[in-house]
Amino acid sequence: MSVTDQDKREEVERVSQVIAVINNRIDALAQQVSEVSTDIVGIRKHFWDDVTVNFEDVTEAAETYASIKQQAEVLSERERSHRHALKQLKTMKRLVQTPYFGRIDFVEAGEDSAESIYLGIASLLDEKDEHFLIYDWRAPISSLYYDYPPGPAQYETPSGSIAGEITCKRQYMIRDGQLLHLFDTSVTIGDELLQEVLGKQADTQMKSIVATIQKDQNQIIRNEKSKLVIVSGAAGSGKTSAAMQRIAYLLYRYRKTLQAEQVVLFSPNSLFNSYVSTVLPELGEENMQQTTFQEYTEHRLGAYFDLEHPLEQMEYVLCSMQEPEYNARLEGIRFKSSALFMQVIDHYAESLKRSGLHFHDLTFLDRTLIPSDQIHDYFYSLDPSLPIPNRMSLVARWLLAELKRLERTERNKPWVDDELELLDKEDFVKAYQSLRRKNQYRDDSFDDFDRERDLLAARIVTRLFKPLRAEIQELGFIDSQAVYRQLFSQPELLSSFLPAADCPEDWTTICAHTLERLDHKQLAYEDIPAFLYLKERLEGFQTNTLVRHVFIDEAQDYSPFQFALIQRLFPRAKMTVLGDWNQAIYAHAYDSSSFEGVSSLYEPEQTEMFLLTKSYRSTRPIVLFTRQLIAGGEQIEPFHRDGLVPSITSAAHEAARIDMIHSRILEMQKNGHQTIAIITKTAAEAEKAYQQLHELITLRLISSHTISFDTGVLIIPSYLAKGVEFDAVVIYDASRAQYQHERERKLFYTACTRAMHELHLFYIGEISPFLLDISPDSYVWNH
Ligand SMILES: Nc1ncnc2c1ncn2[C@@H]1O[C@H](COP(=O)(O)OP(=O)(O)OP(=O)(O)O)[C@@H](O)[C@H]1O
Repeated sequence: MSVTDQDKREEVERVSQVIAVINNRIDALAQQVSEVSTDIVGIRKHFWDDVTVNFEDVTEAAETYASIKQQAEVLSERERSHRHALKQLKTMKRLVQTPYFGRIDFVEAGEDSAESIYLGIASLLDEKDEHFLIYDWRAPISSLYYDYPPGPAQYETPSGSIAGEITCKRQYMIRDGQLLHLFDTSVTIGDELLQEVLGKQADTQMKSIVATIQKDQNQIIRNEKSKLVIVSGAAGSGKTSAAMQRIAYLLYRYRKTLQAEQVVLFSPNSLFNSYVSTVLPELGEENMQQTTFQEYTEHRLGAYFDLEHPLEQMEYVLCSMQEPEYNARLEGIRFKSSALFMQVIDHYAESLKRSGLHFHDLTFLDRTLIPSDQIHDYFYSLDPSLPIPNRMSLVARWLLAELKRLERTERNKPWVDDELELLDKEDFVKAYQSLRRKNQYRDDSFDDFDRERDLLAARIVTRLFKPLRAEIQELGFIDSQAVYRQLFSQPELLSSFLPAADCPEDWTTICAHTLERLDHKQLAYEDIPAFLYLKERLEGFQTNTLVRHVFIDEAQDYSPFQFALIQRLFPRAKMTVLGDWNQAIYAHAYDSSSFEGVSSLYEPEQTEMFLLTKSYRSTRPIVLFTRQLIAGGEQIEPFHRDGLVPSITSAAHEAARIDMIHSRILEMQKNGHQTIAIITKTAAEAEKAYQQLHELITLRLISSHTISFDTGVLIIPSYLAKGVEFDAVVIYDASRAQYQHERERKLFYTACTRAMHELHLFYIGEISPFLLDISPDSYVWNH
């Protein structure tokens, strides 16, 4: 069915009618916002006028309290209503630009006429509040638009499925309130709109994709039943996009019970955090909480250790091949991040039930109050069948009781007299008043001064013991560092937990290096999750029961330890895990190819897996090129968007390369590309390239400290470009010298797949062997 002129006229007419309704709504809301804010200012200003303050007796104080509470409630109700109206106003202002993007006409089974459903980023009722002029894209009925072409269709509602037929499916391009284009579509979501969206220039912030969500992405976005959703998808297949729209969907679907702060997104780095931070606000929702695993561990362990940053580890792995301990470190990284090592820690923790734990002395003013061996003996006198954390709680209880006993003996020690001398008059007056209140002060007794001294001494000891009590309550008496250290100071321990064949060959060297770091209070990146996991096994897992949904993007970079820690940290949350094994750039995950570490956390019936194979980011020629870089790449399906084939250019020397890159960038800028990334392998290489280029063109060097980027030319190390995209990508050095080891393949692939419209590779000397297998008709070779 094609769109007739009559249809067009009617649609143009409808757009203006809807916009008129939105404008009225905007006026009403603006007025409401202003009235409520005047109310709020008034209440705040006269808050105390309407409150009678009287604390003379208990009844008066209670009345005062009630009247303050009432006044505060009025204020908070007004503030809530202000926030709500403001949010609606913002949504309406967005809606007035693009009221809707799609329509389906649906005849429900048993009915004889079709209802037209228009989809937008929010719902809109007509002036009489009777009919929906726009349906929120997340409403149950809206899923028809994403899931079916015209014909028989059905959608799920909380009260069951509703079947019927889609008789028309239409897409609109409305910008700034003007209907620019409309077309009927027979496929799920017409390619035309997608072409237009994907053909645009890269943005420095991710955009929402609600107008063009694809059917397979929609299944991920709307999944409600699984505790664990695993999405495995090619580079550019929309994993992050699906995650962001899924958050928006969940916030809408559970709007009465789910707040944005109950959703946590773990992302790879701060640059990525800022890149995705605009999607939810664009959809009228508040942002979820965002964090990185590094931030979390810094918060947990930063006080005890100097923690290695993941990117420091990355730089070491990429740049230190010449170092004598390199291979052992690499083996250590892999082993310490593996499911096998997690088993080792589990067995080790089990064995600690019987012996091997270490404790700190409980000290006070440089004196040992309770020696560690006494704590040790007490722990091992407890029922060994109890889990370690339960026994630790019993130890803590015992220590607190001991401390109470010690507190009494401490009061008569000379140091307390010294402290008493330092007290000022006010403390004595307070002690005197307290004794009087308790009727213990008689004015006529010689004991009174002693009593006052006792009271003050007790207070001093209690005050100074407070940090000790806190330390006990926080289980600070457990020496987790020593327990972890023991695993490496006794290398033979490993073989009692693991068959010899599974133990790393270089274990003794790995142990020596680990001890060296631990002795300097340093924790290598690969040790962080393992240490934290062991610590939690001893102390009990820390939990946050408020969070309901956890999203882990770039999940291929997480070790089984990290998944286990995150799952235990958020025991009441559902998890959505998204990743691509071909982009596993961290040393621990080079050889992995499945989400084993995470899928075993939940029962199979609680888990659902999704595969996204179509790549939307890059043009077809770029996908056809990049997919040849990885095994199984032929399964990646390019979206048919045309563009230049990638180029590979050989340069005779450095100056020639800089010249060629410079001219290429100028040409691309002439073609309208605004965000051009020169991707290097490492930070050192990025710095070098920057020094060579910055006098020729304006460009910005991106480092691990950069938190956001603007349009323009950037120089960025490969691993920082993760998850983001650029109009054009220049691979600064695609030579064998940079990319030859298998472990560098995925990094190379990740870098190349950041390109949307153009990809150009340069090299000096020999070309990277990864490029030799690529069919010559997939690129232009300038040599
Ligand atoms: N359904 C869609 N409609 C419009 N654009 C889409 C759609 N799906 C994905 N895209 C676009 O494709 C690009 C890549 O998406 P996204 O970053 O979500 O992919 P990804 O799978 O997370 O990629 P990577 O793993 O390489 O980081 C983005 O520009 C996104 O807007």
